[in-house]
Amino acid sequence: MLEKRNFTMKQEEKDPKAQRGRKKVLLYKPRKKKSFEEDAAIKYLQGQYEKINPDDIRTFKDFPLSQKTLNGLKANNYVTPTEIQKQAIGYALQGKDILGAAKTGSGKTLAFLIPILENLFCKKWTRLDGVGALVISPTRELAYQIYETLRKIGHFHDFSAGLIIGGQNLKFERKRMDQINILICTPGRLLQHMDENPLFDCSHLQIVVLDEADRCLDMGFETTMNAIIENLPPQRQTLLFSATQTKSVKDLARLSLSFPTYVAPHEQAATVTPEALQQSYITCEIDEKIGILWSFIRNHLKQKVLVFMATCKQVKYTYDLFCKLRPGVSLLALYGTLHQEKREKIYNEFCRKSNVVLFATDLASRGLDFPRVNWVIQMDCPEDVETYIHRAGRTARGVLGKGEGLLMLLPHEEKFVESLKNSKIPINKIAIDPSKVVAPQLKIEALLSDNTELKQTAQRAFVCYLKSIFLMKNKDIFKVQLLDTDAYARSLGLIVPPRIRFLEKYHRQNQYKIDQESQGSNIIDKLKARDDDGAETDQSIEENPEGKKQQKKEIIKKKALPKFDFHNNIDSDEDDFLQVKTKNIQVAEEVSTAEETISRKKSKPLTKTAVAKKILKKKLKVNTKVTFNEEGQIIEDEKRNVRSDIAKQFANEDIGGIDIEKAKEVLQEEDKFDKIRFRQRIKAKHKEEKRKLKNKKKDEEGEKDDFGSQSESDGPDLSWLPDPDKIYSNEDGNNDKSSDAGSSRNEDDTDLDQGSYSEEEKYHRPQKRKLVESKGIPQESIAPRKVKKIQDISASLSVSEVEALAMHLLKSKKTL
Ligand SMILES: Nc1ncnc2c1ncn2[C@@H]1O[C@H](COP(=O)(O)OP(=O)(O)OP(=O)(O)O)[C@@H](O)[C@H]1O
Repeated sequence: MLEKRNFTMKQEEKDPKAQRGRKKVLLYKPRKKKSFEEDAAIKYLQGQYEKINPDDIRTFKDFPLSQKTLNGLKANNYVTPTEIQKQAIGYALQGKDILGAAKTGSGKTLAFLIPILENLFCKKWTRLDGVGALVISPTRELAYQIYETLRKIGHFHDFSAGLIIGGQNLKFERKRMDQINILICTPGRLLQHMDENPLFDCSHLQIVVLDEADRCLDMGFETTMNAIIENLPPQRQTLLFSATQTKSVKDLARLSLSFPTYVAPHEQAATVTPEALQQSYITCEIDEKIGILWSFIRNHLKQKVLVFMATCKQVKYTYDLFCKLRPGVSLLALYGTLHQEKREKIYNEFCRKSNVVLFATDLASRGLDFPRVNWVIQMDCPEDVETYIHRAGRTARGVLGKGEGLLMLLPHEEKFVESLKNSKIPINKIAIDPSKVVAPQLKIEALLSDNTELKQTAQRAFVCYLKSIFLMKNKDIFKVQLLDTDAYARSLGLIVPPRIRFLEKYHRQNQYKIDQESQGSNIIDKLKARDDDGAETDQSIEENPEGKKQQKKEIIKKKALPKFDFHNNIDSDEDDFLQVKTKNIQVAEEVSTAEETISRKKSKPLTKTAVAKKILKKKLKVNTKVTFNEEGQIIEDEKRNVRSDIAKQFANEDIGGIDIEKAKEVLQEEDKFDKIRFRQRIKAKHKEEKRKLKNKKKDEEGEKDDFGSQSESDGPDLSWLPDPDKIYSNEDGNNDKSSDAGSSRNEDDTDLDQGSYSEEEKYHRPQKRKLVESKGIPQESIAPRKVKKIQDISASLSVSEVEALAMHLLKSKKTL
């Protein structure tokens, strides 16, 4: 028996507390002998499977389910099964392959999770048995949601479950792979484990489920799914579920389903969408969309709104822009290029909040069970009816769910409504009161002019949207040539519409094709004409060119798309976009192959000889590196200048090939010079270091001395000069005594005054004394007054005057 903790594998990874509290688990645990009662119960349940009649089922208890499953259902308030659950669970318990189709929000998740638990329970599955069930979901969010539901209803079982999705810790998953019984995964990550993880073994797999099966099996996942299916054991039960189920024989053959039972409780229903879902659409011009969305949000501040857009870049831009415009409600954005952790956070936040707007791509269109969504807005026409159903189905979910859907269409996209109505989708046209639409156009433009990043996001959104339309399969509805690109760009706040390179390329390629076709038909006509009437041929060819030219022009007119006014040039990142519109890859491929042919035919093949000839012509020295300084002058690379005679001689010799022996000799010779150069450099370096150290020491001392001495630093330092008073007094012998007296008096003054000196001055004085003392004049002989005098003189003199004075004083000192 396995521990329950295995169900929380993913949570433990994030929760350190849970990790600390982990018990030591034995690598090998002998399989517990099941009690006799359990065996009997299993036998009884299995005996009841054949008797299941969906019409007799009122509650889950009416199904022959294990007590553990019933407890799990009860704990989560699941009492009455929904239609799809009533019909599918019985067949699944009987071990049949199932094709399950039911409306969005009708409870398909439980319809496959309950049979998984029962299947493994009846087979007494343990951790040692490895992977017993596999659930594949097209998106990480959906896989996460299924995993959470499994944790809830499987709480009383002893199986281990694992969530294997991209963007998670691969190492963590890898180590535990052999301990998982029920695996919930996305196709890419599953295949990665199949390919790379030796611990992954699904040879005992009992049951495989494809949720959103039509999406899993469509072109986007084709190769991955084919590889996965190849790795699965042929003896297994397969369950496919979706609101828009695939009936394609090709798809079913790929999965090698054995006589699948088609379970579609709503097939006869009047509508394919939930009854509680009110659906309407509006038509508007492309440049009105932003204003309408803004006004809608401003008018529904107390509601939970989900807005779908065609591309990640549009979602990102609208989110960034609206956040800056502050509508007065929480805004969130969910799209594929976000980091996984952020995606999970946003998903949980949208589930939790009640007044919030989420902008999302089709990533959120399938399977996600956001509670209590009031409105689903489809800002761009969905790719097909299926996408519409899934998007709209994010509201009005469950037994009591209610909600509204609004679809925004461009006038030429209105045809799409016909397809909706033909598919039993009740949708009504409504009109928007223009007086209630307030487009914050000026604000948007102002924001963009201020914010380059936002402007770039807008440019990307613009290009990505056009590309999405261009790549759409249904050309009756999606017509890029009918879009007013200038107006659209303006509505996004872009005064100058960005350049749309892919369309330009497409036009060029179209033009080329037309040229080629007309040229080809010209030659054929000529040949035919020549065959038909020998002599007359020449005449007809001469007459024909005008007609042919005319014909060619007409073809071009017919096929060429209207030209756009493109000014700006931006590179777009379309990866995310291509992921969404997987069905259209073919179109893109066609374009690229045609482009390749053009470029291939236009450019001559460039051989190595041709390149060499070009270089010779230009007299370029190959494999040389030239370094320039800031003024553009060449910096000589010393290393490249050879010094030895032998090397110079070697460089001048023009022999083909390399003389290894000689090269060796040259290198050895050059090596001597290199060593000398190296030694010199090291010496210079040491010298420089010493100099720096000296300067530093000086600076430090200077710093100490100069502390706070403003006047000192301004004027020249004359402290080394002898005391002028003393010299003058020496000159004037009469003053000797008074000077002494004065000095003693001043000394007293100094002592007295010291108390009134500022801290800086106090600091400064010893330096003066020291410096003067160093010139052989006793410090006591200098009165502060004199110091001041010296300072005053020094401050008022220029450098040359100071020099002159110094010379004079020195001379006079010498004469003394
Ligand atoms: N028997 C039930 N009783 C009450 N609520 C249920 C029952 N079964 C499912 N639900 C609830 O209905 C909601 C929708 O269920 P679920 O997500 O399984 O629908 P779905 O058919 O898979 O939808 P989608 O087609 O969008 O994937 C969930 O909130 C779920 O908890």
